[in-house]
Amino acid sequence: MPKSIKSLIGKLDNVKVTNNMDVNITSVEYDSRKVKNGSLFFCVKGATVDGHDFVPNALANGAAAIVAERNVDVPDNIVKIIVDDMHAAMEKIVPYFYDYPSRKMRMIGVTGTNGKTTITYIIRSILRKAGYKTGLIGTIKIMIEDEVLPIHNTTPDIVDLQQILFQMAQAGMDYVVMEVSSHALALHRVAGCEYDTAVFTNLTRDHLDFHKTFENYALAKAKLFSSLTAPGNVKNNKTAIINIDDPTAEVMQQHTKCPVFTYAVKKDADIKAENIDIHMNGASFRITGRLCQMDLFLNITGLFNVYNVMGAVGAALAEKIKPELIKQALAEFHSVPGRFELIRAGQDFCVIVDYAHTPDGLENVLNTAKQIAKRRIITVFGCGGDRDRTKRPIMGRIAAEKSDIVIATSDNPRTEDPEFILGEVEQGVLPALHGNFHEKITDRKKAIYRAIELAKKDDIVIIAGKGHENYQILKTGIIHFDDREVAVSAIKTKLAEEK
Ligand SMILES: CC(=O)N[C@H]1[C@@H](OP(=O)(O)OP(=O)(O)OC[C@H]2O[C@@H](n3ccc(=O)[nH]c3=O)[C@H](O)[C@@H]2O)O[C@H](CO)[C@@H](O)[C@@H]1O[C@H](C)C(=O)N[C@@H](C)C(=O)N[C@H](CCC(=O)O)C(=O)O
Ligand SMILES: Nc1ncnc2c1ncn2[C@@H]1O[C@H](COP(=O)(O)OP(=O)(O)OP(=O)(O)O)[C@@H](O)[C@H]1O
Ligand SMILES: N[C@H](CCC[C@H](N)C(=O)O)C(=O)O
Ligand SMILES: [Mg+2]
Repeated sequence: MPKSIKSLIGKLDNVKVTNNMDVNITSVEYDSRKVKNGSLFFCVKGATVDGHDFVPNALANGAAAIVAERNVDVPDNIVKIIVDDMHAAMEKIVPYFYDYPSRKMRMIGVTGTNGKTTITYIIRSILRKAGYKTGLIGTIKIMIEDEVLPIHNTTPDIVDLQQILFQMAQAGMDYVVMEVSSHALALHRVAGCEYDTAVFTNLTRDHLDFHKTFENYALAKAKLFSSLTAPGNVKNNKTAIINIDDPTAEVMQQHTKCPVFTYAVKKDADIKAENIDIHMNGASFRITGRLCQMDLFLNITGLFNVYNVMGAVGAALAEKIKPELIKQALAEFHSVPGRFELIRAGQDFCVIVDYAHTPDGLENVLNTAKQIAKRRIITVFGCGGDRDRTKRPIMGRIAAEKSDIVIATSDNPRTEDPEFILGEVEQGVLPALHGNFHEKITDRKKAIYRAIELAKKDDIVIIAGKGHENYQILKTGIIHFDDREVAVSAIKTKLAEEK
């Protein structure tokens, strides 16, 4: 994979090169801390700092070439490339440096506010059932078949992404299934990544701190669909899988120039769910429509998971997987960590840890709880700091309207004051309580203990917001925190006290 600097420069238009000599580039980096001898360093202007300020660090670490948008000081033995647009330059250089790995594997991208992680896990299990070697990239982790690698963002930055795709191609993956976040689409992280099949789940309120308007948020998501047929693509037979029950589906369809498989519950669609039965331990439904007819039995529950399964079935059918295999894989699929995960520690009430961190996610999970509840619903939840503030009172209202007992607590406060976040959450909770019981407990561990203490036989305790996360991000640093562990110890404490 090492490349001559001349070949990399050859990919760029309108560049000014200083110290134009022949050097071999052994890695491309956007973070000066990762630069090694022979690296090319891209100076990226970030939201917090400006990469141009880290040129001395990059040089000290052995950078052989610097790509910058403005003049920076470098010694005579270092190649300096000045470009107009850093993102455009990275888009040209990085995939080329890694030999365009996305062209060597079938690529499935999943986007939307909620359901991405779940759908990617389901698609992975179907592809593996069909005998394909599969890589996965998303919120929880990266997997190369069964090998697990850590992940920092849901969708990695362009350099990290191309590097991991290269690794996956080297390891002989037939498929990569990955979550494509709106941040990634807006920040050009998936540039140079050619998808074969793209799935749209839904679009609801989130990330308005970053995108500012819902329209911008939708247009960021739509980039995945326009990218399917973008100039310069080399693959054929693209398919878009679109949930047309979602009001923003139209925007995705307008940006799609390849064949579309639609899915829906409320409308006629290419994949339509009928006879839906939701119960505590799973769900069943019938798929009808022009693509296939089949009865499905799932070990995951909730109407939202019926949608997720349809999205995954759509992708699998686009990839020509036989319906019989899809059905078998779904019957064997059990759960995604931290997504409606049942916590069992010998108690006679139900405890569910779920990653609902958006109004729509919380509403869906609480609606599902309502459908399966025998008695009361006790909800523990909070909202993250340094993230979209507009969702806080809305989630508060939803929790209050759909629960018998609400305990508002902290999620990941990050740099914000937890009391301030809770104040914004409570603006939604208080007017919607209608006499229901409510407490505000800032310490998440105490809040979970309190919910478990209050639970009686056949109640459902929903602990929402952090799902699989095993940390809590506080102003003072990151601490180990796992809702599932805390729930188990709270249940054990309660059972011991009752003896
Ligand atoms: C808003 C956002 O996405 N920010 C991302 C962005 O950070 P930034 O703009 O603040 O970068 P910065 O710290 O200013 O640094 C600018 C440049 O200087 C470089 N630098 C910095 C320090 C140094 O010593 N040397 C150096 O070279 C950095 O590597 C970078 O290239 O670039 C960083 C490097 O790629 C990302 O890690 C960071 O993600 C942060 C951590 C983040 O929290 N992002 C979230 C909002 C996010 O992306 N979420 C989405 C989706 C979630 C969802 O779907 O719900 C995701 O895909 O995860
Ligand atoms: N199709 C769906 N529609 C609405 N809510 C959903 C759907 N699927 C899952 N959820 C809810 O959203 C939560 C997150 O699900 P999942 O992790 O699959 O979504 P995601 O899109 O990957 O989220 P993130 O943006 O954090 O990566 C779940 O725990 C559940 O509460
Ligand atoms: N991908 C989401 C995760 C939110 C998880 C929640 N626990 C929080 O910290 O807000 C985000 O970055 O907004
Ligand atoms: Mg995810």
